[in-house]
Amino acid sequence: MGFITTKQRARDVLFWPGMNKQIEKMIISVRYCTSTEVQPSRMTDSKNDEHEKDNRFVVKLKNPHLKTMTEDVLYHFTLSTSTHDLQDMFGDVKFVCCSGSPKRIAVFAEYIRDELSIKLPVGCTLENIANKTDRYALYKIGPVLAVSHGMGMPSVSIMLHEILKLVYYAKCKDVTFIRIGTSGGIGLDAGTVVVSDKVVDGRFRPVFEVPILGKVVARPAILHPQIANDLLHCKKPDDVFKIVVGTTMCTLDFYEGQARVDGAFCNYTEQDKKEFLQSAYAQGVRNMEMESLCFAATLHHADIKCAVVCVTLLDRMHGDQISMSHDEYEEFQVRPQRVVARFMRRKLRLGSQASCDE
Ligand SMILES: O=P(O)(O)O[C@H]1O[C@H](CO)[C@@H](O)[C@H]1O
Ligand SMILES: O=c1cc[nH]c(=O)[nH]1
Repeated sequence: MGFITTKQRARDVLFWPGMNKQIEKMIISVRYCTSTEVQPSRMTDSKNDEHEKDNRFVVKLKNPHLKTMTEDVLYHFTLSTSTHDLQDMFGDVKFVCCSGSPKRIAVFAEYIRDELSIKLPVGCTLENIANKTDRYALYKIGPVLAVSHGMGMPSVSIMLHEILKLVYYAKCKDVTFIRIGTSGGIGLDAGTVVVSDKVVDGRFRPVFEVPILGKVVARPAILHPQIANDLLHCKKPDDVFKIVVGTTMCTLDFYEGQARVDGAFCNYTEQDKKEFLQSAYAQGVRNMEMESLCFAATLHHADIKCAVVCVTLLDRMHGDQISMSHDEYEEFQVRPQRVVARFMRRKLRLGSQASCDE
């Protein structure tokens, strides 16, 4: 199986000058935050081991303490560096695909197994590697790790800390993380797939703020523009759904945080809500969900490429309640999975190289 070629890698690297402009913009917005970030130079272990020197694309983590630990328990996945050979188990991982629900990620794992033509030994089924805990579900399907992250940023943050350590201990190279989610659309038909070009918080700021040692640390939330672009080009003429690019607003809550009037509390009017959604639309926001900001900021901080692809379950311009049929919901939630499957097939050079053939 051919993975990403040196040529492609070079293209990715060449893309980074474009990325720098975005970082410049980010610095401008971050300047207005009263936060401080731990300086990477203080946190980076100066004594990179041989392995890291030789491998530019290997996952590196900015935590010198990890190298002093005799054992690291990935508690929420019931994995440990002393009881599992993580490099042997996960060393070939190229994509980490994440969704909120353990059930949806199980469906995705089965789907990807078929899409990538991964053969399991006769009589074997895909197993949830984290089945000793009910916190998250984790599947490995060839070069793809499929993991659930629960709802909200605290939950996705814990998953990312542990899965980042997993890919680090496994010495994975050139890994891409993709969140495949559901969302509320703004000015889009329900069932539209939104590829995020930018993620912002509920105040339109592209930063993830996290209190550390009593101080607010602001991490810029940056997605990889080339991956977003590649995903967008995984559209097929016979798709019954649209794929659009847009800004994703990531909120702390599903109800008031997303300007719904149907929560347990609401002290604003339908008109206030409408004006907020219209202002969001005018600023390029096309959907709302609850994990992308932490996802983009954490992975950018880890120097790992990432993307966010979500289907919209409703158009928030027309209401708050999600009342589609179960069948429609099932069909909608596989749409971003299909787009991501095409993207991965393309990157893995399966099927036609020139297109996103399914
Ligand atoms: O569909 P997933 O990926 O679970 O995510 C979305 O759905 C949940 C709300 O219903 C939030 O977590 C939101 O981000
Ligand atoms: O409206 C919605 C739908 C799904 N997920 C969200 O966060 N919001």
